[in-house]
Order: sequence, then structure tokens, then C-alpha cells
Amino acid sequence: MAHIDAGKTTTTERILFYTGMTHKLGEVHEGAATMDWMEQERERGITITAAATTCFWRDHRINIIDTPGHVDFTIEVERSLRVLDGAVAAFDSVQGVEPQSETVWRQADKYQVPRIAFMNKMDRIGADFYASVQSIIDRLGANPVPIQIPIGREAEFRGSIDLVRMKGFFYDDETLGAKYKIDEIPADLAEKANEYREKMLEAVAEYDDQVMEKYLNGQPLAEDEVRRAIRAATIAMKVTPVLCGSAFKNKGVQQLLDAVVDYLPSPLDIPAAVGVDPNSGKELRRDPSDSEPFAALAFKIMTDPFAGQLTFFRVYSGTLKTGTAVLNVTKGTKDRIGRLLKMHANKREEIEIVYAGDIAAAVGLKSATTGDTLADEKQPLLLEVMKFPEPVIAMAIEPKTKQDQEKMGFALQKLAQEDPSFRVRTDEETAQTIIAGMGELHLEIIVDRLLREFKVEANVGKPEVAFRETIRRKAEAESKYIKQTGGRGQYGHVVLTVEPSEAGKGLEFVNKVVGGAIPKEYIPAIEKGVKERMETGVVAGFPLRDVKVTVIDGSYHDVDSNEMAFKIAASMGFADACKKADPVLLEPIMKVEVLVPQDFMGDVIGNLNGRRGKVQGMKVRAGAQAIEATVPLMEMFGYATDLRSRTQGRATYSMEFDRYDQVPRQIAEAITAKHRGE
Ligand SMILES: Nc1nc2c(ncn2[C@@H]2O[C@H](COP(=O)(O)OP(=O)(O)OP(=O)(O)O)[C@@H](O)[C@H]2O)c(=O)[nH]1
Repeated sequence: MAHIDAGKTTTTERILFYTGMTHKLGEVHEGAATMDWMEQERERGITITAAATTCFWRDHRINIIDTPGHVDFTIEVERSLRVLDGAVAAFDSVQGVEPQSETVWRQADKYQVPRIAFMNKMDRIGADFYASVQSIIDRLGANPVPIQIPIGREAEFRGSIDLVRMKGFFYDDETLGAKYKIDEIPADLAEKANEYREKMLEAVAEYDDQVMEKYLNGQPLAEDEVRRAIRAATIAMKVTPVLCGSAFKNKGVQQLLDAVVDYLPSPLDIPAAVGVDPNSGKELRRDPSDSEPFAALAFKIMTDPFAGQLTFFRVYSGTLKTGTAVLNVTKGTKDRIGRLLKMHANKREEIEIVYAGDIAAAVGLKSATTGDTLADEKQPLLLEVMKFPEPVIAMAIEPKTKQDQEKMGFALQKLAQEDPSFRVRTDEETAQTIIAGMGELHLEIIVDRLLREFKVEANVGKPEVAFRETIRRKAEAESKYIKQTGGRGQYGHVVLTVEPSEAGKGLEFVNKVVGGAIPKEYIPAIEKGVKERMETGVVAGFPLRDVKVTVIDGSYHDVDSNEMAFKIAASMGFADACKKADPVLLEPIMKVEVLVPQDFMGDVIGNLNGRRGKVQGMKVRAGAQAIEATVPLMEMFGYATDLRSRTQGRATYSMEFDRYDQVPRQIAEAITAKHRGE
């Protein structure tokens, strides 16, 4: 995991090469990386989907997921961290910690994933191992502990000193780094190596009693003892061991693999998986053992041209054989496992059975979507659900021809099934199909895949910000839907209040009706009416979010009441109440970081201010100014071109979603008018 371009894919390519899984080095910038298999990835030299693969090192199986760095594909990082037991955080050692490294670091914290840091690109001009380690302390608040220090830097970078063995590793350029020499520590680095070994021991000794005792008594420590202490400290997430290298120049990757085996947890080292019994709601635990009942999490759905739909899953406990049935606990459906596949870099292997700790793909699980729990039908358990980010950008899409029209609906559904951060809906007023996602690049790739994989030609509108609506005070409304025109009529009567709820809550629905004023069986229909009405808002047709709805009273009619009548009454009452509750328009605000040479700083800040941006701070990084600001997403369209022309192409920027905030009145009025077609 890492910021864009830190070298995740290059490092993964080297890993596959040194572990014998591939026989040729594929370079990202030549569009030849094995892990970047999609056409779009190869053309752009970026990772878009997280590819899962398996390799072996020192008799250990390592499942690798190479994640994208671009924020538009953050869902891939999220789902990978949800199912992996350890992470390698890669950094560009010229830049140190970059904005997206912070984001993925926080994601790893959230899922409690132990990690090691790999200071990559030590060969680049300006590479600074020690400053980059310091940036982990300053910007991530973590506890990095170098277990290697570099030998040379930039063009002189030759390898590293292993502080556990106290030996130098010198990589051979002729064999693409496949061979390396282990030798004495160069004299000029002896003092530094001693200093850093001492720091390392001091940081990890306390995590192993024996090591602690020996360390305090000044007794010599065996290599294995030191490794044991580093492993314990890493798995407890108290320290992050730091290594260095240059994936591109073929240095340091084998030692990184050693560190993965030595210090990152095996499935047996992680705590039992926690879930709930879907029937009783009681908490259940499953140890990572083959003898426990089967429990797994589906984390990725992929449409494969050969096998059809693949469901990637991580097994937490038990085993699963082909031909047996499995319960999709989330959906409440049963599926038979047709085939099981183990994914390798460029081939797939049919397997008969999967064990606790495995990651594999199943063919033929029709109903599964990302985040579903798969379990033994007799002893089901529901694992914690994953949270998916809400899209911030939307655009209209229409098929070019009648033929395309039929295929488009199907294709968009397929793509949405693969990618939970991508949504499709139909605009009620214009009957247009609207696609929504995490950013311009995200939607651009979707449209491109539509054309290439599904052969659907489509015209797309201009990308627009996905606005939202919310309310700012409490209000009450009473609503009756009554029709009595002979025969069976309609009768629904609801009194409800709406009030703001915590951001991110979506809808909080409470039923406080007493004395059977509304029979219980109609309450779900009321909730449904509210939910559906939320999607079209009350200001300008955008989805309403973060409201608490309390049903307080109502009445019913013995003959005429039905679910439909209550649903309609609730929908109208909810809209009325919201209109009285000071409804406002919300817009996504982005956190933006611009890296710019000093000379252009004034102009860049002025331009950000003109875009309703607020500068939050400035830092010096890698010899340039890093300007941190928050800017409304709607003001960021066209920023890349603008920035390039203002700075002669010498500035770069990255941005990610920060929060939703109220749109200033005047702008809100303009947006509302436009969306009402005025
Ligand atoms: N000089 C130098 N360049 C490197 C090194 N590692 C990777 N690169 C280059 O940096 C660029 C980005 O590398 P990738 O491996 O695609 O980076 P990534 O982190 O996978 O990128 P995304 O998936 O797009 O986030 C490529 O042009 C690589 O050749 C390195 O150690 N030294």
C-alpha cells in the first residue's frame, strides 16, 4: 500500500521474479507489468484494480494484493486491508510520507493491520532514508524502527546493512539483483550501524522477556532472538520495522521478502475472527483453525472472460471443498461451490479445497457481492460488514444506439457489482441514467471498460459534483393518504418528526407509536416510504442524508389501510417535514495538497483562494513547498491543466475527499435553479 507511484507494482513484479513466479521482469512504464493486467492499467502505468496473487518464499506461502495508489480507487485498498494480515507500506524515499500514504496508513490502523515500511527509490536523486523515516514519525505519528540502513544513496546506492546480522548486502546489477553478496560492513558505516542497531534493540527488547533480560545485562543476543523480539513488537503494532531498497534497480527486494516471513503475522498469529450469530445476534469467535466451522469473507467480485464471475474470498476458519454447499449469510442464500481457483500472477490453478488463512476465488457464487460472509450452513456466523465510500462525482450517460441501450443496463449492473464505490441510478425527472463514482478518473475508466469489455458505445455528459441535501433543525408533519370512493379504499395516516443526525448516519429511523395507533405490520412500509423519498431530496433533487425520523402517531382503518397507503403517507409527510426543517445543499470538500517550487507559491495560493479554497498549512518537502488546503470539489474541475500552465508543469497535486459541507447560499440558489431547469 502506498501513495501513487511509490513503487508498489514494481516491487510486486520483482517479488514475482525472485520467487520464480515469472521469468521476465515486467516494467510498469513500458506497460508490461504482470500485475497490471487490465488494458487501461498498462496504457496509463497505474494500478486500478487490486490483483491477488500467490508466491512462495522460504517454504512460506505469501498471498499478495497489489493495491492502487490513486484515491479514486480507494475501495480497493479498503477491501484488501480488510482481509490481509499484514501490509508493506512503500514510500518514495525522496518524498517520504505523501498525502495518500497517510490515508492508507489510517485505513490499516482501522483494520489493525501490522505493517513494515519499505523506503523505495533509494537510487533517485534526493533520496534521503533518514529524513523519510523521520516523516513517518512526524506525519503518521508511528514508531518506525530501521532494521536496515542504506549503503550509499542516489546513483551510489548499492544495498543495505542488515542490523540483525550486522552484515552488508551488496546487490549484483548483472543478474538483475538475483545474486547478492553478503559481506563485512563498510568501515565508514560501522559507527552508524552500531548506533542504529542499538536504537533497534532498545525499541524491541521489551517485547520478549528473554531478550529484555539479556539486553539489560549486556549479554550478546543471537540473531533469532532479535528477530523474535522484532516480530512480537511488529505484530503487536508497537513498532514498524523499516527497510530500504530500489525495486527498479533490483536492490533490497529479497530482504523485504525475508522481513515479510520473519515479522508479519501468519494467519495463526492473528486474533480469532469475530462475528455474530445471524439468528440470535450473539457474538461468536472463530479461531484460525481448519477444525472450526467454515467462515470466509467475499472481498472482491470480478468478471473473468474465461471463467465467468469470480468471487475472491478470505477464509478465516474451517475448510471448504468443491461441490459442497455454502451459505451466504449476508444474503440468506445457499450456493454450491462449482470450482475453486488459486490465482497466480499469470495463471490460475484449480484446487479441491481451501483451508483457514487461504485466499482463493470461487466460480459460480451467483448472489455474492463484496463484503458478504460465506459460512457453514449449519453453524452460520456473520462477520463485520465493510463500509463503502459514497460517490462524490456523477454524470449522465446515454447509449449511442438502440442496440447499445439493451447492453448498457446489463453492463453497468455488472460493473456496479464488481465495484461497490460505483453506483448507477435513473434520474426520475429526466429519465437519464446517472453513473456516480469517486472521481473523474474512476468514471473515465468505467466508460472505457464499457466500450472495450462490453462493446457498448455511450455518450457521457460533463462530470458533476454529487451534491447532497440535509436538514438543519427539527420539524414535525402530519400526513394523511385517504381515498374512499366506494369499494375498498386507501387509508394511511402518519405523524412524524425529522431532525439532523450525526454525519455519515444516513437514515436513523425510530418508531415511537404507542397503543397500537398504527399496527406494527405497517411500520416497515413507513420506513420504506421515507427511504425512497430521501433519494430525491426536497431542495434540488439530490439525495437527503443524515436525518433522524421518528414516527410519533397516526391512525388506521380496519378495511382501507394497507402497506401502500402508509408508504405514500410517510413519503409525503417526510417531504413536508423536511421542507420545514431548513433544508440545505451540501457539497463534497476535498483535501488538496499542491507540491510547488517556491517561485510559484504566491500564484498557486491566490488561485486556490479564487477556487473557494482555504489554505490549512505549508510544509517544506523534498525541496519544494507543500501547500495543504481544503477546496470544494466543484471548483477543482480543470485544475490539472490550470496548475500546469501556471507553474510550467513543475507542480503536482493530489486530492482526496474530506467531508461534506454546506454550499454558500448564492451558489446553492444557482445550482437549485439549474436543476429545476429554470
Ligand atoms: N528510480 C526509481 N524508480 C522507480 C522505483 N520503483 C518504481 N519506480 C518507477 O516509478 C514509477 C511508478 O512505479 P509503480 O510501481 O507503478 O508505482 P505504484 O506505487 O504501483 O503506482 P500506482 O499503482 O499507480 O499507485 C514507474 O515508472 C517505476 O518504474 C525505484 O526504486 N527507483
